[in-house]
Amino acid sequence: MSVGKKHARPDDDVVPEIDRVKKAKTVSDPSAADDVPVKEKKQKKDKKDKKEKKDKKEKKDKKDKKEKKEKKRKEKEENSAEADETLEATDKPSETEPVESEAPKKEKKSKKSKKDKSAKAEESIDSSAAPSTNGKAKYSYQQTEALSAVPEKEIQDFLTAQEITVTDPSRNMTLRPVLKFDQLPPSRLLAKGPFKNFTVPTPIQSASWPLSLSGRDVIGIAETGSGKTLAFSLPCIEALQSLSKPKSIAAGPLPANSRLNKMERADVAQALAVVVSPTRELAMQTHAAMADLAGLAGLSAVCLYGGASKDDQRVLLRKKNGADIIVATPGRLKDFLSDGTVSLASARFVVLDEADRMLDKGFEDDVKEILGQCPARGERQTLMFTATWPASVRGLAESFMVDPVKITIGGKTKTEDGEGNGTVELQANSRIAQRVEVVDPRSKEWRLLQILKEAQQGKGRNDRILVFCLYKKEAVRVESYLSRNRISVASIHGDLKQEQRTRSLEAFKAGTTTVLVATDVAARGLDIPEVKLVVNATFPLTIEDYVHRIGRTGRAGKTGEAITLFTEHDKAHSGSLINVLKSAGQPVPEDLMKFGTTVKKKAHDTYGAFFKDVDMSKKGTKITFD
Ligand SMILES: Nc1ncnc2c1ncn2[C@@H]1O[C@H](COP(=O)(O)OP(=O)(O)OP(=O)(O)O)[C@@H](O)[C@H]1O
Repeated sequence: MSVGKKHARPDDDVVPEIDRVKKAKTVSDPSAADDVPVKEKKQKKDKKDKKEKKDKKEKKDKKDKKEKKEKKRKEKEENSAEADETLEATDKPSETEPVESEAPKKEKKSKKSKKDKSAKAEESIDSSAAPSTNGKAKYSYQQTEALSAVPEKEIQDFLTAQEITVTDPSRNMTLRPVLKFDQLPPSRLLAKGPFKNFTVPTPIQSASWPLSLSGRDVIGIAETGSGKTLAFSLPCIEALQSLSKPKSIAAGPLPANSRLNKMERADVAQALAVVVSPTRELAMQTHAAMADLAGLAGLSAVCLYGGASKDDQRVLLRKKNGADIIVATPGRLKDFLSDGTVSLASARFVVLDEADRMLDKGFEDDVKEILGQCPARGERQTLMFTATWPASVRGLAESFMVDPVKITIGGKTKTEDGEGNGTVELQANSRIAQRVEVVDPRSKEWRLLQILKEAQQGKGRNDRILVFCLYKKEAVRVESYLSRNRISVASIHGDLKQEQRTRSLEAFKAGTTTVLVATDVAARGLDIPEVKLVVNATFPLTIEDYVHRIGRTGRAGKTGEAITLFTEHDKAHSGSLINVLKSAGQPVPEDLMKFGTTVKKKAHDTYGAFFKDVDMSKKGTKITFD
């Protein structure tokens, strides 16, 4: 059939040729009118033909419409992928709409399949001899009816107001953020645990939970003090609940340097999840948070960190209920891996907390080694969370993950990584009032003392203040200077024994010491309630450390204050500091501008150098935190 012919008869291509001839005769041959019965027959036939034609035409129109719609959708998808897929206001409706209409159906389906599943589960209790740890955890995230019922506009307004950007290389853009805890699938963790003390999820929790609970690898970048610990703890424990523990803790071949004998080999601790933290104190804090949650699910968590007895930690690892979750600093974890005390061969859930620090030069090799002992990246779920995400670690991070979804809270995406990719601006918590004082290096300590005395006057006399130094020796000197000047002070740095570090931190938390002098061991992650002021006595080595240091105040929606003593020795950081001040809407002192606005190049051995000029046109943005 020629194309022309096909076009000439769009709606009757299945009508037999003979009927068409007859039909033509009826219309054009009046002599046929006296043949009544034939005429009636013919009329009937014509009517039928007409109806058939009409139906076919309708069918065809419908088909064309559908094809057109599909084509449009595909084009849109391609365009939005090119424009760095985000959940920003511009092209969100079409991305979230399908979920809105499909979710209730899915939920119904899941209710039905739940019935089937529970029957199957009973059957399979015995067959669990082959533990499900052989594969990834089983994920069952289904958008709830409550979340599906939220009007699309409300979702869009939320994403815009909270400045949530989701970049998904696999273009699976259909998961709505959860605006309330009860919009998550029911879980015994949510009913109890820390969640009952909170009104709503924080933005990073809202946006990341649907994805992490679905089993996706996630990179979460959100300001300091914004609830990232629970953002990764909840999906971790939910995932582990879907795994059955390895029955016998059978050891594989022991490493060559293992000091364990055959008897002890049966005691190898097989973790199902591992969280790696850069400092001992942060590991302890994260462990405390996770252990609470894990307990609700009947799971156990053990903390491994240096400076404490290995034997004591071994005892904990070998307790009857084992170590489902290990929260650890890299050094001690490596020790236990190499002597065969711990195995990560069953770890299906891996978290790098303070991920940029973990992938930084100091820890990069340790992390590679640790991840190398976990199942391959396709066989585990990997999450990375941080408040700062320098370009120098991004490539390395993604090499440990599978199509990670990147969720950024605040800080609009910019193109500046040299390859035209949207990258995230470094952003300080916008609720912290930042002040920079340019001072003579010789008068720094005196100025510090003045600041502390002023801050601890009257009503503020019991306010907690954290003072950061760069070097351990400097911290010792500053502590003793402040102590001589009758300031209630303790310190935390690497030259102290672990018990002393713990004692200082506890005293500061309890308020028995109101000033804590610290090196950068306290810069990341520590969640100390009511730190009113952070003072940088000496500028840190990197601008990221600055953001983390000042982030010890202004946590969980509170406000805070940070004062930085800046000297000519720190001038290499002036440009990046000005950037951070500007983007948080903070004042930039003239004295600081004098040191220049150029941002120093940062380089990574493998991924090269990154360079950027100060953007003085930037305005600060505020993120809401309920
Ligand atoms: N949904 C919530 N609502 C209110 N507070 C919350 C919520 N989730 C967590 N928090 C509290 O917020 C505080 C900061 O949380 P967390 O320590 O996890 O912050 P973070 O984002 O990891 O900070 P950092 O970047 O400094 O490591 C904690 O005290 C935590 O209990």
